[in-house]
Amino acid sequence: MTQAQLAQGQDPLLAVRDVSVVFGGIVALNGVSFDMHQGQILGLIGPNGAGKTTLFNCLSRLYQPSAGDILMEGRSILTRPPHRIAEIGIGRTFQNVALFANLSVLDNVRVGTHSRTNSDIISDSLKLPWVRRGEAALNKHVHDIVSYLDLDDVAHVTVSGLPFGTQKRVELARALAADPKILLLDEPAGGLNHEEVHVLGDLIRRIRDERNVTILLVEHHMGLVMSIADHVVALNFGRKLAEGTPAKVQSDPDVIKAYLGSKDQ
Ligand SMILES: Nc1ncnc2c1ncn2[C@@H]1O[C@H](COP(=O)(O)OP(=O)(O)OP(=O)(O)O)[C@@H](O)[C@H]1O
Repeated sequence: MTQAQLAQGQDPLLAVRDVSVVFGGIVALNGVSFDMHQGQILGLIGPNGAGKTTLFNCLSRLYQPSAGDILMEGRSILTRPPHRIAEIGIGRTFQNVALFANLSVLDNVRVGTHSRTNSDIISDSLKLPWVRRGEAALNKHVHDIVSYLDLDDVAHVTVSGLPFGTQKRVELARALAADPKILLLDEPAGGLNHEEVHVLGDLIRRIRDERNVTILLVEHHMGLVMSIADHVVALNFGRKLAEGTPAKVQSDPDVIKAYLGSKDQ
């Protein structure tokens, strides 16, 4: 039995409760609920305009739901600003890569550790001993993450000079540097070739298994979702259409109908 299956009987790590989002007259999300359990890889799918990005933006606190709640370990995250979700263990990557293009790989990953540091400007500038010890530990942590994602060879290279696939790995490294409990991945396979998607799938699974990170994956690449997710939530027109194992969702008549009626397939 997998860790995710064992966690099913426990309280959810993240609970989405009746979340609705209305933009002007458009109902982008309509009463969506689901649970994410510790150790799960949850795939969030749906045709264009289904509401995936809107939900992702609610989870990362860029959007405020019009109704409903999102609970992390039983506590609402809706009062927390986006720049403070890393502190409660929520990390994210961006669809189009949002790195500091002129900084090196190491420095970009170091930025990700920001929520782990507890030094302030005064102690930083005085270089107090505990800050120095903290810095050394932090540097080791950054180097460990860079190695974990196989980025040693490019550690000192400026990010703007790297291929897109490598930049996406740097973004993953930066998100992991904050030691998230949950990692939100926004179309990680976008722009990658077949081989890169395969490698990415293995990497996501390793991150879950070896680093104990629960993963939410918003993704159009059905092959990737169906091969690595243990739970899939399908949206259409802002509503939850189906949820369950990949096999169950893939064979759900409503899901098949929604995709046949869209341009995604
Ligand atoms: N900022 C916004 N203002 C107005 N309407 C929006 C906004 N963001 C999304 N919508 C609308 O909300 C609905 C859901 O969009 P959303 O982008 O969440 O879907 P999606 O499933 O991510 O689609 P895609 O796969 O094409 O990215 C759509 O009708 C979209 O036009």
